[in-house]
Amino acid sequence: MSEDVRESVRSPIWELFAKQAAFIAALLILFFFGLATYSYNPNDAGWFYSGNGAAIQNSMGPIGATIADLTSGFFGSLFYSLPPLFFWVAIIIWRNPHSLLPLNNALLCTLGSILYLSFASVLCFLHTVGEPSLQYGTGGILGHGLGTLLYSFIGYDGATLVSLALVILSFTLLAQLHWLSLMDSLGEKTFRFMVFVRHKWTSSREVRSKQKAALKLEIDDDAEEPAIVRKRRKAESEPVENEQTKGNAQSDEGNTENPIADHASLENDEDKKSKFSLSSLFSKSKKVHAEVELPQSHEEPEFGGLDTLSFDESDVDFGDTLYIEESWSKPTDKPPINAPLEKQLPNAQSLDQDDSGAPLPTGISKEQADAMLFNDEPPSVIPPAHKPAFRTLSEAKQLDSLGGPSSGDDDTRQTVKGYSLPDRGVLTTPKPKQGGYSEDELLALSELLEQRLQDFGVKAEVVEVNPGPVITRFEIQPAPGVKVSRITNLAKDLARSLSVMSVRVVEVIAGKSTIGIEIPNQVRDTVYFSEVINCDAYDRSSSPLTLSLGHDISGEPVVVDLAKMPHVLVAGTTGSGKSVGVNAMILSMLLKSTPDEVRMIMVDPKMLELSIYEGIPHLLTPVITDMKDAANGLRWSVDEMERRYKLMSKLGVRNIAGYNKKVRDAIDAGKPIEDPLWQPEMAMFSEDGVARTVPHLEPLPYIVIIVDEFADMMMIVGKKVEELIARIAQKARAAGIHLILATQRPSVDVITGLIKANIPTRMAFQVSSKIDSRTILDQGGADQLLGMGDMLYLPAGLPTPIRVHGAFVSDEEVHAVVEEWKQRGEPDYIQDVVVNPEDLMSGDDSEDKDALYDDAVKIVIETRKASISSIQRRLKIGYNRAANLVEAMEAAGLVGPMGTNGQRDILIPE
Ligand SMILES: Nc1ncnc2c1ncn2[C@@H]1O[C@H](COP(=O)(O)OP(=O)(O)OP(=O)(O)O)[C@@H](O)[C@H]1O
Repeated sequence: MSEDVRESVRSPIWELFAKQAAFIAALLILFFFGLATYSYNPNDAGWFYSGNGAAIQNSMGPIGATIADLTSGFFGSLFYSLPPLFFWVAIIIWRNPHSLLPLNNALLCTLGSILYLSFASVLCFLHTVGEPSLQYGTGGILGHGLGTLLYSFIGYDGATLVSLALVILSFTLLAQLHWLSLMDSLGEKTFRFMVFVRHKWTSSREVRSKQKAALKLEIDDDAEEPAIVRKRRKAESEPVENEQTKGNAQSDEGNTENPIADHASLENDEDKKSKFSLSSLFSKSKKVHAEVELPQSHEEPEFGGLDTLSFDESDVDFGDTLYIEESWSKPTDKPPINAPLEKQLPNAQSLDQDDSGAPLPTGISKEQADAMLFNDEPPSVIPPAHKPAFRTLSEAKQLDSLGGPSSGDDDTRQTVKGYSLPDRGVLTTPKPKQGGYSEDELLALSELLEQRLQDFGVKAEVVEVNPGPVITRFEIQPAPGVKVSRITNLAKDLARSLSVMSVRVVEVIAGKSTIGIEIPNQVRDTVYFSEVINCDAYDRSSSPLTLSLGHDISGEPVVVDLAKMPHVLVAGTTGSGKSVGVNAMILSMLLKSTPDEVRMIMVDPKMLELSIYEGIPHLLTPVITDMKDAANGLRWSVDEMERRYKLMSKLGVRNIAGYNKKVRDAIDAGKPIEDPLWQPEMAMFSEDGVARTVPHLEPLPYIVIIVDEFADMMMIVGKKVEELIARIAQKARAAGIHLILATQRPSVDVITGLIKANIPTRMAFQVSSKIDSRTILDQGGADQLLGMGDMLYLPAGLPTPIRVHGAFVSDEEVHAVVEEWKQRGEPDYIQDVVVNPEDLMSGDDSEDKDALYDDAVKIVIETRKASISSIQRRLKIGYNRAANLVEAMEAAGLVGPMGTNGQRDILIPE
């Protein structure tokens, strides 16, 4: 067998095999592509989008996600039509029996596909709105590029027209259509159909007229004029006739020339017989109308009565014929063709009607319908429906009576403790507000916001607007499927496109499904301290640690309780309003509480922020500026905390409020409680040798430690500070010791995990980056604040912070309040606070370390008694320190060891 012959035998098999393989491969690719397309998820990592770290949702895995991302980005919403398009192209190519690669068909289809994809995407770009799941809009990159190009040359209508024409052409190529032959065949089919309908109608008409004629022949004995025949027939069927009818009949006889009049009279007779209702009268008038109209347009019939009319089809158009049929056949059965819908539908009563009478679909109540209507209304400007949670908490707190120093009104405190509170008149009077946007501006801004969001491919509707003193919050309802993170990521773009300083996106608004967009007002109102202090919530609060921070976004005062926080971390960049915020907190306490209720330790490394308070009676120690003293202050606080815990456990109470209540009750009952921690060697005798009784317990004040820049403390003193802060933060709540820590360095080496874990309440002023915001609040937002006291307040346990516009406190106001307090009393400093007991104990030269050693020796020499309690009292120091001093004197040989009577010999000569 020659080579050629062998080849000719093998060739069809190979060809068949190749064709089969190609078919299966094409099917596989098509299915893969189709599944990848229809399981497209915009959040999957793909070609354009790197994903959000979540698992790929596309059923064809990462490759499918990449393909879908690529095609959706490039072709926009047309990418959904790609699988059927490819399928169609495959069929067209496949059906060509002549060769494996029918180039003609393939070329035509390819050209058609290109034209379709290009210009249909232009139409999508020009005529459809953004789809949130499509990153590059409904037209995709292709539609956007080509559409913009066309638009710049031939305008909007031109681009539409050209694209439409080319899309139609693409269908022609894809479907291998010949439009003229298509029109030909369509025309032919329409014509045939018309002929068929006409034929049907004519034959049915003929049958009916034949039936009627047959019926007439049966009734008529002879071929008289129809009117007379009918009259006779009636006369037969109506044996008794009244005079009037007779008269009518007679006049009818005289009018036999006019068959129409005859027919009308005939009808009148029938009317009388059947007692027609009003509706039948209406039908009758229609008949008369038909009778008058028809003879004008058609030849007068030979016979009277329209039932027997016969006319040529060609003389009558369908409309007229139908009208006659409608009017004559069943006047009351069927409603007219153009009757209202409810008359045509048998169950029309199931349709409700709205006020205007328009029918509503069954099952929709009027309220629902109203709600549907309201959706189309412009956004309403209404005040916030609910008060923020913190106010509720604060109000609830007022019910929670501490019973301790916090209980009782100002007057009681004044008389019992001898202090009066400063006059609030020293505070600056607020200036009148300039107001934010007008109502019209708010409406325009709402529309602009919706438009801008739309520009970024986010469909959303503004549903509520809350104007405030500094910012205005627009609550938007995003379209289903829009992820809130998408809007959050648009914050900067929105600010730029709305030409405002910054925009903050509130991802979650408690109890609502909306998202908040906060836009700064053009004119910003200052929140004065006197406004936020002269409010009900502050006045009614019984806690001595009540803080008035500022106004919330709707202009309501924000009043919180430090005792509940129980510690707060304040952070923000320099110039953001931190110090003013801390001043507002301190003044809140100074205007609410006496030194018997609240004592303070202030740490001010900058030496200018808090030094202003030097000399007020609330201070436990002069304002600390040395960081080592600050660390000692913390150590003292830890000791004091331990002491208070011991006292509380001895008294069987759980917190300082319970302790104070018990102590006060005992004093009021005339049975003061003896100090359970008093030890005999503390002072069996007073300095004059008189045996002393055990001292009585007094109510304990709250202690607030305020650190203006605790980063300095962390840097200078190191890890120990962190540990001390953590210890205080963990336990001090019950002991009534609270921390206010402020820093302008919100970095992780300052706000460490240990500190964050123990200080749950945070106050973030403006920061420069999202990372800083996360360091303070564990979430973004502080980077979008406006500065000058604008802050996010995150109470312990709440997931989302509350935006507060901090009150402005001027230096004059601080001075005025400080002066008021200075006039009311001297500070009663405790020397121990800034001394480190460990230093005193730690070496031979320990006495040199205590500045009070000489004073203590002097007292011993003067009184000739080495009594710890007298040193304690005279030097106003704690027991530990006094005991250390006495021990130091013993070590120095100035006093002898303690004898059995609790006294020491004085070894110093007089
Ligand atoms: N609540 C407020 N209302 C209006 N202006 C304010 C407010 N708070 C602060 N400012 C303005 O911001 C300026 C800076 O405030 P402040 O000194 O408190 O910032 P800071 O964060 O403490 O800065 P630094 O860390 O450098 O001390 C103030 O001088 C004041 O003009």
